[in-house]
Amino acid sequence: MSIATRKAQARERAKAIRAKLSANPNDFIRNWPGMEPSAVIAGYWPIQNEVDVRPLLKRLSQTHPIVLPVTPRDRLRLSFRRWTPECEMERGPFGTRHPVGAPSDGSGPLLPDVVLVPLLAFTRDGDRLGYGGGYYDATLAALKVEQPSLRSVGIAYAGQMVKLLPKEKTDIPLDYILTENGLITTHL
Ligand SMILES: Nc1nc2c(c(=O)[nH]1)N(C=O)[C@@H](CNc1ccc(C(=O)N[C@@H](CCC(=O)O)C(=O)O)cc1)CN2
Ligand SMILES: Nc1ncnc2c1ncn2[C@@H]1O[C@H](COP(=O)(O)OP(=O)(O)OP(=O)(O)O)[C@@H](O)[C@H]1O
Repeated sequence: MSIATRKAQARERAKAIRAKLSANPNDFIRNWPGMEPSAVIAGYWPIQNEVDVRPLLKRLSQTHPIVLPVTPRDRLRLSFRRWTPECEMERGPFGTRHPVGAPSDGSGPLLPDVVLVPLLAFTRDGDRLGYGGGYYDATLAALKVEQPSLRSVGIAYAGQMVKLLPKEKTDIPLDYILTENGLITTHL
């Protein structure tokens, strides 16, 4: 069976599992590792049954600049726009939403130091299954070149962990997974 078919099957399984999970948003805030205040943090705006990170983003916005991804229609690399809790949002592709406004704050492109990554399933080693667009793999690969200190933090319910995922050469493993039960450091 091809890797694409195996990923597609794993996606259907993972969607059915995730649809039954829930947690208290405060548990994600409690388990957040803490980052230097100068770190620009890229969040995401939840769709479908993804963990609702909006309470965490609101809290992090008190100490960090927050950006959210804008999904392009013609390439794989996400761009980012500044977000604040008062921000006006507009619709993008695939049911996504992003802040209204220019892609930068006027002082050059706002590149994240920390990227919160939505996912369908993850492994203890940081392997990740997403919706299959390839957006986060392409974006993390490009960002790691420009920001060698880049950290990626998958956001998931603990119940989204699986033993093994189909893996391709372009898949970029996550550095951390934040769940309602704690923080997983994948290289430990
Ligand atoms: N909240 C959130 N934002 C995100 C992502 C994400 O996974 N979650 N992305 C991660 O890459 C990027 C957007 N890419 C996406 C690609 C596919 C689907 C999606 O829902 N696919 C459906 C089919 C929907 C359709 O065809 O219209 C599916 O697979 O069920 C969503 C986002 C950037 N922003
Ligand atoms: N850096 C890249 N450059 C070009 N193609 C890529 C890159 N990364 C991934 N792809 C391709 O994109 C397709 C989808 O990748 P994959 O199945 O890993 O998506 P995903 O991680 O589930 O999706 P997403 O990141 O959008 O949530 C694959 O065919 C993969 O080969």
